[in-house]
Parts: sequence; structure tokens; C-alpha cells
Amino acid sequence: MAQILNGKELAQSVRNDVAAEVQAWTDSGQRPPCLRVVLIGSNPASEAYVRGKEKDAREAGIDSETLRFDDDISEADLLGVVDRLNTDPSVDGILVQLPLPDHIDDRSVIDAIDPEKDVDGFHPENLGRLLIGAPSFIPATPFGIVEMLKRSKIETEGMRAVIVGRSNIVGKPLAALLMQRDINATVTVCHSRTRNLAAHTREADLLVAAVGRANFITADMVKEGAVVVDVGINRVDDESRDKGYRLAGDIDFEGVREKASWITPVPGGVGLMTRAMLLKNTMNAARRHADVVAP
Ligand SMILES: Nc1nc(=O)c2c([nH]1)NC[C@@H]1CN(c3ccc(C(=O)N[C@@H](CCC(=O)O)C(=O)O)cc3)C=[N+]21
Repeated sequence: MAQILNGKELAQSVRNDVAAEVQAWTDSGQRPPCLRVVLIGSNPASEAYVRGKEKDAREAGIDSETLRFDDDISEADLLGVVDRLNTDPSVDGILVQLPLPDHIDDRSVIDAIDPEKDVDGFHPENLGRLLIGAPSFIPATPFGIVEMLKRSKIETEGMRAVIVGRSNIVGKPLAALLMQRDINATVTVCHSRTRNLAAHTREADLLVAAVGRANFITADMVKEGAVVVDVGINRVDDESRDKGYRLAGDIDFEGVREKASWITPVPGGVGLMTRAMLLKNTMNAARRHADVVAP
């Protein structure tokens, strides 16, 4: 039976560390790190994430505010908002909550964010720097996954890692991170066109699912003793809940926990780490902004 990679506890310890960093920073006479989140429209999931981010930031002593706009804002106006945040010297970090409405091109907006303030690490400059192992903002979900492994003292040296999902915000940056010299995993990235997916996943010492399909990875696809990380957050209908739904990951938790050595739950796993690592990135953005290079 797998041990639980407890996102609640691990994220709390990351948040405590960031709060201590922020305290030391302000004690040294610097102003608190400043994060601005841009939220377009009223997608309930996005609203919930943004509320969570604000709460975490406040508790860590970070100055965080959400700028809200109607979902009929034009792309030009949104680019104007980004530009103002780019040039505002009191702002350290900018996060534009995704997804954006269909009439706005995500890429144009991400590319417009000053890479030095891109706490999501989604700008091509940061993704490129990550790929070559240069200092960069690391996207919070991949960063959080690696932090979970490190804090749980899970040995990654020589591990076979299989990532299911090739997104620009999870699969690809995680692959780059796991290949780095301090992790030394051997990485396979699978996706919807992969032939005989289970043959790949069954080889994984570390299996990461980021596909967005509830209970997609079943026990028969998992090697005995594997470390299994679930990035999926899927709403599945559940009449027994007040909200009428519950959250399920991409991993069939009940089945897979019997085989894995470690497993992340949903909720209470990777999502909380994502939020915590955003705080870490915001602290680093403040250092960089003040020309104190991030550690
Ligand atoms: N620019 C941008 N950056 C992001 O980092 C970003 C984004 N857009 N758009 C959406 C995704 C998703 N995401 C999550 C953050 C926290 C939880 C989270 O806190 N999950 C909790 C609670 C889940 C719940 O109750 O809804 C958990 O898993 O236990 C989940 C998912 C950040 N994202």
C-alpha cells in the first residue's frame, strides 16, 4: 500500500519557508514582494484558484491583488493591462489566469509579459532557459512536483520517469526539469497519439499523469513500487455531494494505491504545491527585481 505524498503538509512547509524568506526580506528594509493576478471573466474554477492564491499570498506576507475584467475585454485592452503591470516598478510578479476567452490569443498575452515578472514561467524566454538549465522562473506545477519528491527524500537518480501529457505548462517543462543534473531521471513523454501507452507507463519508476481525464491511469498500467503523481483535477458528477460533483484525478487512486510506493491524492496533492511554488517564484521575482539574484 502506497504512502501518501501529502500536498497539504508539504505545501504548508513550503509556505512557511516562503513566509520566513519574506519576513527576512522586509526586515532588511525591502518592501513586501508584490504579485498581481489578472482574472478575465467568471469561470468558477478560475475564481476558486485565484481566491486560493490570494489567501496563500496574504498569509506569506506577499502583497497580492487580483485585477478583474469582464470576458468581453478586447485583446488590445488586455495587452494594455499587461504593459502597465510590466512598467509599474512596484509590481514584481504578474500572473494572467488561464484559460482566456476564445477571442483572446493566450500566446500573445503570455509573450507580452516581462520575462523578469513572469512568475508562471510560461514565457518562451523562461521555458527556453529552463530547457538549457539557466536560471529561470519554473512553472509552478512541475516545480511543485519536484519539490514534493525532494522534501519526501525520494531518490530520483537514474529513475525512469514517464509523463503522460505534453502541455507547455506541465508535461514539457516537467520533462526538462526531470532531465536536469540534480534529478537525473530518464524521461519519456507520452500523449494521446502514443501507441500502446500502457507498455510505457508500466516501465515507469515515476509516473506523472497530466491528461485531464478522470481515472485514466488504472492499476494495470502501473509498475509495482512506482511513485505516482496525479496532476489532473477533473469534476465528476456526484449527486451525494452538495455541489453535485466531486474532484477526481487522472489516476484511479483506489486501484493504483495498492501497487504504488508513493501516490499523490486529488484534492490535497499537486494543486496545493502549485499554489505554494507560485509564492516561491514571487519571492524570487522580488529579489531579481531588486537586483538581488535569487538563490
Ligand atoms: N496562469 C495560470 N497559472 C496557473 O498556475 C494556473 C492557471 N493559469 N490556470 C489554471 C491552472 C490550474 N491551477 C491550479 C491551482 C491550484 C489548485 C489547487 O489548489 N487545488 C486544490 C484544491 C482544488 C479545489 O478544491 O478546487 C487541490 O488539488 O487540493 C489546482 C489547480 C493553476 N493553474
